[in-house]
Amino acid sequence: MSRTLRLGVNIDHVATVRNARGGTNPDPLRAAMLAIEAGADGITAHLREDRRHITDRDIEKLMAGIDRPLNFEMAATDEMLAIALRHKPHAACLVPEKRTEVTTEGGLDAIGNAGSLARPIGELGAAGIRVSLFIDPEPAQLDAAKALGAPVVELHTGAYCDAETPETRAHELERIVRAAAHAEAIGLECHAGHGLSYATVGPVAAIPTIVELNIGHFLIGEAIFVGLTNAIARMRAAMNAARR
Ligand SMILES: CC(=O)[C@@H](O)[C@H](O)COP(=O)(O)O
Ligand SMILES: NCC(=O)COP(=O)(O)O
Repeated sequence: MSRTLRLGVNIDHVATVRNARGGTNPDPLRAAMLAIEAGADGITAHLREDRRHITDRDIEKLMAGIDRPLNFEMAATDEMLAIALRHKPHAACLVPEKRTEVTTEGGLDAIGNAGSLARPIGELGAAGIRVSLFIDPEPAQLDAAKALGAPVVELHTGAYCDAETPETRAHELERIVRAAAHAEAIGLECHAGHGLSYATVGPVAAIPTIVELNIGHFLIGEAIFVGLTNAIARMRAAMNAARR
């Protein structure tokens, strides 16, 4: 059965530009409000441990200033857990973090880290926060997420988006298709994201059991040329066309 497909706009890289000079411009909250006006169903922000883009103050402002769900991306650390429990965003997506990576390189290892993930998943869920695990499209990782009690998974689409040959891209897409079917079979809500662009969004948006895409870096880059409203409208149209 095909379901409505939500668009979460990730505004991390508005903060990247702001932080290049310090100060307050451009303001991620303003971008989030504009994104909502342009049709975003929610806002995603990743408070990295090193605060390279989004800051604690950004999260406070987003919590107070937007009237759509905030998807708070966080490492499963005690510090981030305390911040999430203080703000109680609609959703928290647990992601792996490496201090030296340029962006999130792979999914969370829900199998290998089951011991350390159980407590944050339990405490976030008990606080009424919808927990998702950002994982590679591997059935065994989905099974581990389910066993840990996470209601949602977000499939890492980076390998699909970065594929250098049509064959590799087709293979990576097939992994996502299979993982999304597996999520449905075991009762997990399925999201996807990372690196999606106009060129890559269609086949992922067409997967009927995926209900949310989180897209940031490409949209913020595209906004330089056409404005955020136009960039989001075109992404929405591409998603809708693929879903029909
Ligand atoms: C978890 C994920 O894929 C992204 O949402 C994340 O925000 C990437 O981190 P950067 O935004 O720092 O590239
Ligand atoms: N979780 C993925 C996300 O929020 C956006 O990733 P990207 O589009 O900035 O690569």
